[in-house]
Amino acid sequence: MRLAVIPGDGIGPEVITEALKVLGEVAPSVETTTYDLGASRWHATGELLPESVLGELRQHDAILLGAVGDPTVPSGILERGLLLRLRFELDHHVNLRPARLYPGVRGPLADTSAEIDMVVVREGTEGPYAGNGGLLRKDTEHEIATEVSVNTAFGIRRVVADAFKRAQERPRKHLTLVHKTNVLLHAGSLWSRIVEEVSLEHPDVTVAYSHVDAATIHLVTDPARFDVIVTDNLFGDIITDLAAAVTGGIGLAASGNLDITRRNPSMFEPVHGSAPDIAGQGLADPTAAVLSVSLLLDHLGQRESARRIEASVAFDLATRDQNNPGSTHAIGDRLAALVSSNARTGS
Ligand SMILES: NC(=O)C1=CN([C@@H]2O[C@H](COP(=O)(O)OP(=O)(O)OC[C@H]3O[C@@H](n4cnc5c(N)ncnc54)[C@H](O)[C@@H]3O)[C@@H](O)[C@H]2O)C=CC1
Ligand SMILES: CC(C)CC(=O)C(=O)O
Ligand SMILES: [Mg+2]
Repeated sequence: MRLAVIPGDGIGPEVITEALKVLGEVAPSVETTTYDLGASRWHATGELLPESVLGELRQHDAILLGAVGDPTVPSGILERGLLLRLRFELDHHVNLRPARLYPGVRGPLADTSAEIDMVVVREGTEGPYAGNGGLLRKDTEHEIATEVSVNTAFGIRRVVADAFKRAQERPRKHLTLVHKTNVLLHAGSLWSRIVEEVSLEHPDVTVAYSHVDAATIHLVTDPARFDVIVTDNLFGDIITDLAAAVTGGIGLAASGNLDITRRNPSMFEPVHGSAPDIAGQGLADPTAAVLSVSLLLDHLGQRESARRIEASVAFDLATRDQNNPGSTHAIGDRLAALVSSNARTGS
């Protein structure tokens, strides 16, 4: 396996070090190439994602990314010029974000018995993130800013089809479209019509609809109702931070940016950002990065290794001191040891 690694900024390199430690236990022969992209490169050279680097990234089986974003770089430069550019250039149309409350994890909700286990399929290349907009009458009192949400039938259909396939394979076979069809009439109509069309190919998947504002209520009051959620790029970004919060915190939430056609390498990363508020202090939980490695292995067909990592995380979460889970390194060491002993016992 040829893996490109982009540690990135802030806590990115900290959590990626631990994730690679764990990966080394299940795939010792993996060939990794580290790419120095992010704030320091931008400061030193002005480069965000040179074409030559993009070309090299394309030659890999997958990419593992920490996070990008730094307070010393104007907001959006790294996020758009590096992270979103990678997702767009590599056609990462399915942004897969599972959210599961693992046994033993103390979430913030009063009902601790709720079984929360959902997968958010967020569209990854369109919506309001497409970069379609601008400023008119700049620096006047009548300045206008637009950020036009782009929703193509092709783009929606491929993520909706993927979401239905995932729902079909899950025990509950339930899919919820999250949107704002009562206000965003054009995009909402297209999303609804495509969900209806694709649902005809999956008669055993039950379909629900939730406006995004109501979905935020239900994610807190009754998250167990969700199985597979399909939604656009912006709504998916927001509700997956919330889904992470109700399942034990952003430090546990993994994601995959998938090109399901497999023409380009998919990219795996924690849901969280570079967390400058805790960077350099050993406070970041690397579990999200480790679970992202599990998603990566699963995507590449190495299901047994993926399962072994997830089982080790589940064990660690069930047995760790919830008030003091340990430093970034300590959690990484524990997970690596668990994965290694699971390898020996075959469990
Ligand atoms: N995929 C990416 O590269 C992303 C990049 N960003 C960028 O990251 C920077 C910081 O963004 P924020 O909005 O603060 O979001 P953030 O996700 O970095 O942090 C939000 C909160 O969660 C905490 N947190 C994050 N990861 C954690 C972990 N592993 N363990 C424990 N606590 C953790 C942080 O300390 C902070 O209080 C910005 O530049 C933003 O644009 C934000 C989200 C995703
Ligand atoms: C910088 C953002 C586009 C990244 C983000 O918040 C996310 O993908 O969750
Ligand atoms: Mg986000």
